[in-house]
Amino acid sequence: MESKLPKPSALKRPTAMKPTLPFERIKPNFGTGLSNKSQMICDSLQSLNGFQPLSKDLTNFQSYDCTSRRARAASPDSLGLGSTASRLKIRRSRSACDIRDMRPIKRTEPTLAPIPAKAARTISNAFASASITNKPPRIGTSATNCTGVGTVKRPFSTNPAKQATGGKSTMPTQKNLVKTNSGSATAATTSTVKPQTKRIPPYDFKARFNDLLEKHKIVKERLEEKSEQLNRLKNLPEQLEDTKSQLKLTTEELQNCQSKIECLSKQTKLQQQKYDSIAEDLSKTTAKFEELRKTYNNIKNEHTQLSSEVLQLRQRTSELTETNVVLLDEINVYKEQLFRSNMERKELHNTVLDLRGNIRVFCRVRPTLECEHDKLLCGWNFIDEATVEISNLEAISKNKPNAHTFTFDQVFHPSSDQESIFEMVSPLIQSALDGYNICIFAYGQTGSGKTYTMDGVASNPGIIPRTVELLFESIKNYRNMGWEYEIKVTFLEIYNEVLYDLLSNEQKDMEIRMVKNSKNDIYVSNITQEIVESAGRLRELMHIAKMNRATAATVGNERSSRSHAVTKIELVGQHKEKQEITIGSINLVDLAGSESPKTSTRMNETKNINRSLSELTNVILALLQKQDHIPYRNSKLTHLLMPSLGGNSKTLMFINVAPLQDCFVESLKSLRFAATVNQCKIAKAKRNRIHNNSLANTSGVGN
Ligand SMILES: Nc1ncnc2c1ncn2[C@@H]1O[C@H](COP(=O)(O)OP(=O)(O)OP(=O)(O)O)[C@@H](O)[C@H]1O
Repeated sequence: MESKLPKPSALKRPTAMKPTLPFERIKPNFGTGLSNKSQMICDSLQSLNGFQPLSKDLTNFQSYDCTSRRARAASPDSLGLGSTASRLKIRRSRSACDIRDMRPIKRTEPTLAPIPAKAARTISNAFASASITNKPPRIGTSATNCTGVGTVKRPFSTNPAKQATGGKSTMPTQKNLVKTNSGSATAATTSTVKPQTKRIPPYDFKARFNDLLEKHKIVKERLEEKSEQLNRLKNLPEQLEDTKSQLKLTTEELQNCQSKIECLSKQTKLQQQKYDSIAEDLSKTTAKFEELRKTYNNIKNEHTQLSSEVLQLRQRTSELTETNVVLLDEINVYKEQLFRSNMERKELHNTVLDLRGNIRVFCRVRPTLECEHDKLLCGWNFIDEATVEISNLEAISKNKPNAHTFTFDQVFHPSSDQESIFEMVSPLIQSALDGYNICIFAYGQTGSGKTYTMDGVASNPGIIPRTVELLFESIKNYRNMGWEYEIKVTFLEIYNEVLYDLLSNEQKDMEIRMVKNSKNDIYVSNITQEIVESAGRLRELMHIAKMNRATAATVGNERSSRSHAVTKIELVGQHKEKQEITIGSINLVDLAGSESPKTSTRMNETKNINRSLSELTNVILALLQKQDHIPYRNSKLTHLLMPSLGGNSKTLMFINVAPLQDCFVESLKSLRFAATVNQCKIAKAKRNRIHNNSLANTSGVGN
């Protein structure tokens, strides 16, 4: 069988290529520490050179192995290892291994036949003996090579633990190898007791072959492990690219995150500022809220107090309401009583006036004017308030007593003022409001003071202005009793027996006409009648009428009224509750002054004036004598005064006289006329009263 095997000499060539066999044996003496260091150096180199393909790795592995063997085999003698024969044996024994190591590694499964168990044990023993004796084993160098192979394996990993983990399923790792060495050491320790000297003889090619097969198996496993690692490493660029792209994405995300963080930090700052301002506002609002709450509490307390007061007031109101109802009933009763008493008062008032006479005469002697101080006065003796005595100054000087005594309803001394005179007139004005017709006229010589008595002056108003004031004052009081009044006025002038409208400058035909179905009631056609609602408006109209009245200078008066002026005020009162209407009227007449024809310079005016006054005297005398025919129509004046003189009217005549001796004759005539009028008894005046829309008495209603 051995003859078939190649001769050892034929195996020398590979030995020459590997003179480092002694170093192989020495290597275990450096221990695992040196092996680990070299492994680390290899790992570092591998990591610096990058990953290499497995073939190259294997080449390096082989070259490294061989080089290291070569380096270590540089001075085998220095190790003191034996003779040349031994070296030859060793060379022979290694040559097969080296040859086998230099063969290209096949990746396929080994097809060699299994090593017999005996041969395997022999190899094991050879390894063990080599480890214990620190001598280069004859055949056990393969184990040393295994260790060397194990050290070359390291370049793929610097971490022995990792290496062990990575190659756990395929081949023994460094750790395993170390273990193997340790085990070998243990075995060596054991072999100290029982040394194993078995080795593969150089001729035992079968054992050597098996050994090589074992090595081949180990290397093959390592190759597979490397292949797997290589595959994993091949994927590393892609993984690197992926990682780079991920890194890029991550970087972008990081930048985005940083920009977001910046934005968020800005927003955070803004939000912080907002938060601060809101916190400040909140503190202010809280303070305000506290104030408001205090105010609310105060108001609440006040509200509570007011509520209780309101309750009390409501109770009081209900009580007062009940009382008010009672009082309203009483008021209605009192109103009724007042109305009735007022009616009674009116009746009594007018009864008194009737008793005094429906035509009354007041005599007024005017004072001397400043321009008259050098003139002689008549002898005047004011016996009482109703009796006056006038004497001719010339008769007194001749001792011819000729005193003329006159009695009137009232005699006014020259010192009497306008106010005291009006007090005597005002009851008549009151009667007009009660629905009676009133007529007040002034008769007398020119310059005797008629206009002064009726109109007065601005500083001292007469009867007409005072009548206006009294009317409107009385209307106010009557309104409280339920009466409403309407006042209508007309201003008429009779000049030279012609009628003129003093409120209009138009030329128009005006006639005195009788009211239908009435004996004495008259009205004037085409006259301007104006409704006045205030005393001021009535005064304006009076002023207009005064400006339109004809005046001229006379001997007795620089500004003599040369016409008869009639101011008519119509009063229509209405009581809605009682459905009662009263209609009264006031005729205020300022007659033209009588004048002696001897002294007159305006004869036509004087004739007309004197004639109308004469007709007035005739009417009065006719009434006094109770004649059947009263000549009212003989003059415009008597015709106009017909209702006042002979009808349903209360009439008051002022007889004005001048105090001068020069006026004695005219004054005596006027006084005698007045005395005649005073004797005249006209019909009893009736009240113009309409009740329930039925005309009770419409006498004296104009138009
Ligand atoms: N009681 C008086 N007190 C003061 N002055 C008076 C009084 N009566 C009249 N007079 C003055 O006498 C003058 C004449 O009076 P008045 O004009 O009123 O007379 P008369 O009768 O109207 O005259 P006629 O008829 O011409 O118009 C006026 O200047 C007037 O101011």
